Amino acid sequence: MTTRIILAGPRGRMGLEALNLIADTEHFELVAALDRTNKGKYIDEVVPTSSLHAPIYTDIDECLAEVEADVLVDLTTPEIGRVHTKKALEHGVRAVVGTTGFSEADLTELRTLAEDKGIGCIIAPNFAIGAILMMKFSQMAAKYFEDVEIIELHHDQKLDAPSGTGVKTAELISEVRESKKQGHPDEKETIPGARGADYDGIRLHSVRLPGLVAHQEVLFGGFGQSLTIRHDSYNRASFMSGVKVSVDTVMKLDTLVYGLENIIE
Ligand SMILES: NC(=O)C1=CN([C@@H]2O[C@H](COP(=O)(O)OP(=O)(O)OC[C@H]3O[C@@H](n4cnc5c(N)ncnc54)[C@H](O)[C@@H]3O)[C@@H](O)[C@H]2O)C=CC1
Ligand SMILES: O=C(O)C1=N[C@H](C(=O)O)C[C@H](O)C1
Repeated sequence: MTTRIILAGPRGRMGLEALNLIADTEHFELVAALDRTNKGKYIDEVVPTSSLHAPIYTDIDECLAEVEADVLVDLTTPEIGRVHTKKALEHGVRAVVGTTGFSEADLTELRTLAEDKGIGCIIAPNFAIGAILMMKFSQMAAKYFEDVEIIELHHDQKLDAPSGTGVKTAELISEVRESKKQGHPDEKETIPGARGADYDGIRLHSVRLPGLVAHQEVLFGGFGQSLTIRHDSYNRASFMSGVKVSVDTVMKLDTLVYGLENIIE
C-alpha cells in the first residue's frame, strides 16, 4: 500500500536526501512539501535534481486542510518541528520526526496527543543504525564502567547543542547507572563550560567544526583501562534506511516512540 508523505524541510541537508529516498521507494509518494518559502511552486521546480512533482506549502494548516496524507516527515528546526508535529497529530496525520532539540515537556505533550488520537509518532534523535548500536553498546558498558563522558562532533551549521544523539545516549546510560558526580569533588572550572554540560553527572562535550558531518565518542574510564565507543556518519545517506523503517513502522503504531532503539530488534 502506498504511504502518502508530507516532507517538511525539503531543501535542507537532510530534506534533500529524504527526497531521494521517497523517489527511490516504490510505496512512498510525496504528496506535498512544507518549506519556509516557495509557496505555490512544485518541488521539481525548486529542487531541479528531484523528479518529484508535489506542491509546496509554507503554512501547515493550509497544507493539512488541502492534502490527504498519511505521514509527516519533519527535518527542520526544533521550534518549527514542534509546531508541525503537534498540528499533524491533531489532524490525524502520523509523524516521523528527525528534528532534534525537543524537550521532555514536548515529548510528553506529543505522546499524550498521539495516544488521544490513537496514531503513531516516531521521534528519532538519530536514524543511523550504527549510531543506535553505539547507544545500545554504551548502555551495556555503563553497567560495568560508572565513569563516562560523551564527546559529540558535528558540522558548524548545527543549531542545537548538545546533539539529540548525545542527550539520548546520556539518558540511556543514566537508566542503568546510579547518579554520580564525576571528577574530583573539589574541581572548579576556571573558564565556565570547561567540563561540558551535565546530564545526571554525565559530562557532554559538543564540538562544531566545518568538514564534520555527525560523529560521537562515548568514553568510559575504569582502573587501569578505558573503553571508547565511536560512531561516524560520513554523509546524510547514512540516515535514510532509518527514515524508511520509521515511516513503515509509524503506520502500525498507536503511541509515540522516542528513539529507534525501541523499534529495531
Ligand atoms: N535524526 C537524525 O538522524 C538526524 C537529525 N538531524 C536533525 O534534522 C534537522 C535538520 O537538519 P539539517 O537538514 O542538517 O538542517 P538544515 O538547516 O540543512 O535544514 C533545515 C531546513 O528546514 C527548513 N525550515 C526552516 N523553517 C521552516 C519552516 N517554517 N517550514 C518548513 N521548512 C523550514 C530550512 O529552510 C532548511 O531547509 C536538525 O534538527 C538536525 O539536528 C540531522 C541529521 C540526522
Ligand atoms: O544536525 C545533525 O547533523 C545531526 N543531528 C542529530 C543529532 O542532533 O543527534 C543526528 C546526527 O547526529 C546528525
